[in-house]
Formats: sequence, C-alpha cells, structure tokens
Amino acid sequence: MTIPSFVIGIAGGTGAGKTTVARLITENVGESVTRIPLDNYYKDLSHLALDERADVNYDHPSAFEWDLLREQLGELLEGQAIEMPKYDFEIHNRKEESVTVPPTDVIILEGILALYDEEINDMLDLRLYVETDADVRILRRIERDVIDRGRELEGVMDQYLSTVKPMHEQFIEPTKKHADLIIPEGANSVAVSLLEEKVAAEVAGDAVRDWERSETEFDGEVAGTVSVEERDD
Ligand SMILES: Nc1ncnc2c1ncn2[C@@H]1O[C@H](COP(=O)(O)OP(=O)(O)O)[C@@H](O)[C@H]1O
Ligand SMILES: Nc1ccn([C@@H]2O[C@H](COP(=O)(O)O)[C@@H](O)[C@H]2O)c(=O)n1
Repeated sequence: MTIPSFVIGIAGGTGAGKTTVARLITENVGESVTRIPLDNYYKDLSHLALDERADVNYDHPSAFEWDLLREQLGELLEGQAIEMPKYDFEIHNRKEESVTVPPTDVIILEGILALYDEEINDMLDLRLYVETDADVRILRRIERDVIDRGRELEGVMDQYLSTVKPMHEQFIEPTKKHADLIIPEGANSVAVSLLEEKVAAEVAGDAVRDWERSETEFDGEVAGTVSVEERDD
C-alpha cells in the first residue's frame, strides 16, 4: 500500500447523503479503502444516565473527541493500525468493543463536522461537502431515526428544532468554505463516477497526488486556477 494514505473528508448536514457518497465511490475497490465515520468519535458518556445522554447536543463540536480522532488518523497516515471506537445510536454511547482498522491506500472520514477541525483538515487530501436542501434532509432523517435508530417521531422533531438545525447553521454549513468540491444533491451520478475514478486511481497507485493551486496570468488579468499535476516519483 501507499504511505501516507490518500485521505478524503466528506462533510455535510444530517441526511445530506455523506454515507451514501462514501459507499458508492468505494464500492469497486474492496478492502483498499477504510471508512471512518466521525460518529464513532462521539465522546464516551458512560458517566451519564440514558435519559441524560438522550438530551446531549450531538451536533455541537464539543460532542466529539477530537484529540482521539487526530491521534488515530495520524497513526493511520504513518502506516499503523488503530483500535477505532464504535458507536451505538440507540443507547447514545460508545459500544464496549472497538474495531481494529489497518492502514489502507484510501481513507474516508465522513461526518457532519468532518471539515471542522483545522488539524484534521490539514491531514485531508480532498475535502468534499455534500449539499442537500434542508427539507429533503429532515425527511430522510425522520425515516432513518424512527426505523433504524429506534427513535420516536416527536423526539426527532424536537431534537431537529432545538439542536440539529441551529448547529447546522452555526457550525456545519460554514465548513463548506473548507471544501475543495461541493457535491449537490448527495449521490449525484456525475460526481460519484468522477470520485470513483479518483479513488480507483489512488488504489492502483497511479494517481495524481499533487493538488497545486496557482495564480495564472490570463489575458492580462490574474485568474485563480486549480491545476493538477502528475508526480514523477
Ligand atoms: N441522491 C440521493 N437520492 C435519493 N436518496 C438519497 C440520495 N443520497 C442519499 N439518499 C438516501 O438518504 C438517506 C440518508 O443518506 P445518508 O447517506 O445516510 O446521509 P448522511 O450520511 O449524510 O446522514 C439514505 O436513506 C439514503 O439512501
Ligand atoms: N446519540 C446520538 C448521536 C448523534 N445523533 C445525530 O446524528 C447526526 C449525525 O449523523 P448523520 O449520519 O446524520 O450525519 C447528528 O445530526 C446528531 O444529531 C443522534 O441523534 N444521537
């Protein structure tokens, strides 16, 4: 495998389609890709009772254990395996067991605040923001939370208005400015196939790695361009 791995960050609001994009762009490369859900780095809240944990604001940056994520992403980039925590949405807490994650050619960090932390952003080679209208996202979220995460409709609605929506506006949406690419409507087929090619090239080892931003003289005006160059080494 290539060290350091190629690391992609996928951020965006709840229900935007982050997990779907991550799954689709890595479908054909088997075990050469590791997906790291940011949810696994929610702080351990074992010291709180279940009803207290249910009331935590899970959309605020302080809900995550950033130090652990930075440390473990750094270890993967150095070619070391990590013990990644696992999260259980039904009990609002980390599971007792962790999972051993080996370093792989491509790593995908995916979650609402994947582009929030400056140090994490520096470790990412490609930053994506999945953008989907809020009405579509809340409809998807209601379906998912009630069916998959064992929640009551009323609780999902209360949580959306009290924390999910305001935190999205305050913390999540502003991270769009850190993105290299914004993907409209979640898993749109054009974006998915371009990214799929990029991931496959990284796994095959013949990918472009230098993303060089430059200012180019253009018809007497200075135009900001993004050029991508192949490396010889
Ligand atoms: N482009 C899309 N069109 C239709 N449904 C989608 C699309 N992208 C995602 N979904 C659906 O929306 C729901 C939430 O998507 P998911 O990828 O889990 O979002 P996120 O990880 O951002 O919370 C899933 O049921 C998924 O199948
Ligand atoms: N115990 C928890 C922890 C998190 N959430 C919500 O999950 C959302 C993030 O996951 P997505 O797959 O939707 O990106 C986030 O908006 C939290 O509100 C939760 O409900 N309960």
